[in-house]
Amino acid sequence: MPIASDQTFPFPLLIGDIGGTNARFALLDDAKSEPRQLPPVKTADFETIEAALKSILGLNAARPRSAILALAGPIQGDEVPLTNADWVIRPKDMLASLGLSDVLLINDFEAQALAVAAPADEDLVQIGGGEILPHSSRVVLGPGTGLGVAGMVFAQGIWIPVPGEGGHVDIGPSTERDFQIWPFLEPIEGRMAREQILCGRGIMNLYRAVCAADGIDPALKDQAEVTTAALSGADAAAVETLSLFSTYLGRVAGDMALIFMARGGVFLGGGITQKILPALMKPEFRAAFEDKAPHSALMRTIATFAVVHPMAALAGLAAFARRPGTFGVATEGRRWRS
Ligand SMILES: Nc1ncnc2c1ncn2[C@@H]1O[C@H](COP(=O)(O)OP(=O)(O)OP(=O)(O)O)[C@@H](O)[C@H]1O
Repeated sequence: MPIASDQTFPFPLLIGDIGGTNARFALLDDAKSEPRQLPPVKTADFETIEAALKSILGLNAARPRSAILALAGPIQGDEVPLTNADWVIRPKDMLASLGLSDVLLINDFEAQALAVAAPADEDLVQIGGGEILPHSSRVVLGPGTGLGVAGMVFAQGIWIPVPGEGGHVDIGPSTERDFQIWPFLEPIEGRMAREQILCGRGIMNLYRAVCAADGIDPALKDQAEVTTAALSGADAAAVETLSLFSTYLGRVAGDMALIFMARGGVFLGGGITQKILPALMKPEFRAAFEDKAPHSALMRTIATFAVVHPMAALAGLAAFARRPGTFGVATEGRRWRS
C-alpha cells in the first residue's frame, strides 16, 4: 500500500495548520531550510482557504508547488468541511486555483503527533513526575476550539501517527461534586462528550454549571474572562471551574495513556494549555492522571508535558515534509495530484 513516506513532495512546499479559530501557514523552500512563517489568519475573516492564501502569499513570495495541510476534522472525500469553522477545503480547487501539483490533507492532531516524535527540551514543560521511555507510544491531546486527540506509535523503525475523534468520546461524573454539577452541563444530542467541557466553549459550559449548582448568577462572559479570573483568584466559581477543568483533562489524559500504553509520554497541546499552564502545574491535573486503580503505579511512571512551542503542528508538518520516510503517514484518499 502506498504511504506518504514512499514519496517526497515538491518544494517550495506550503504547510498549514487550520483550526476552528486560527489558521497558520509557513513556506519551506527546500528540505534543509527553516520554515518561513506567513501571517496568521482567522478562519472567520475569509470565505475560503483560497482567498486567505491568496491574501497572505502575496505577489513576491515563492509560489508553493505542493501543500501539506492539517485540518480540525475527519478527512473524507473531495470536499472536507472543518468541524468548528465555515471553510470547506476542496483540494481539487486548490490544485487549480493556486497552481499546486500535490496536496496532502491530514488531521490537525496528527500534525501535533508528528511534532512530539522528537520534541526539543525547550518546547516542553513537564507536569509532575515520570520519564519518557524512548520508542514507546505517545499521546497528544489539546483543548482549543475543540478537543484534539491523537496517538503516536513507534513500529518497525518509524513513527506512525494515529488520528481520531477522541474529543467526542463520552465523559461521566466520578466524585460527589461531579454529580452535583453534571445535571447542569449542556449535553450534545443528549450525551456528555469530552468536548462539551474540555475546550474553549466547554470552559463556559462548566463555569455556568458550577454557578447553577451553587445557585449563583454567572457574572463572567467568556472563557478568557473565566481563566483570567481563575488564575488571579478573583472569582471563586472561576477558580473551581479551572480546578475541575484540570481534573477532567487529567482524567482524559490518563484514559488516553491507558489506551495507548503511552510510556513515551502524554503531551498537551492546543491553544488553551499554554494559557492555563499555572493551573495545570497545580496538583489536580496530575493527581487525576495518576488516579487509575489498579494501574496508579504504572501511571506514576508516565510523564506528562505541556507543549509550549507556539506553532507545534507546523513544526510537526515541517519535520514530516523534510523526511517523510521516517514517518508512516497514510495518504490513501487524502492526497490529490494534478
Ligand atoms: N485566555 C483564554 N482562556 C481560555 N480560553 C481561551 C483563552 N483565549 C482563547 N481561548 C479559547 O481558545 C480557543 C482557541 O484555541 P486555539 O488557539 O487552539 O484555536 P484553534 O487552533 O483554532 O483550535 P482547534 O485546533 O481546537 O480548532 C477558542 O475557543 C478561544 O475562545
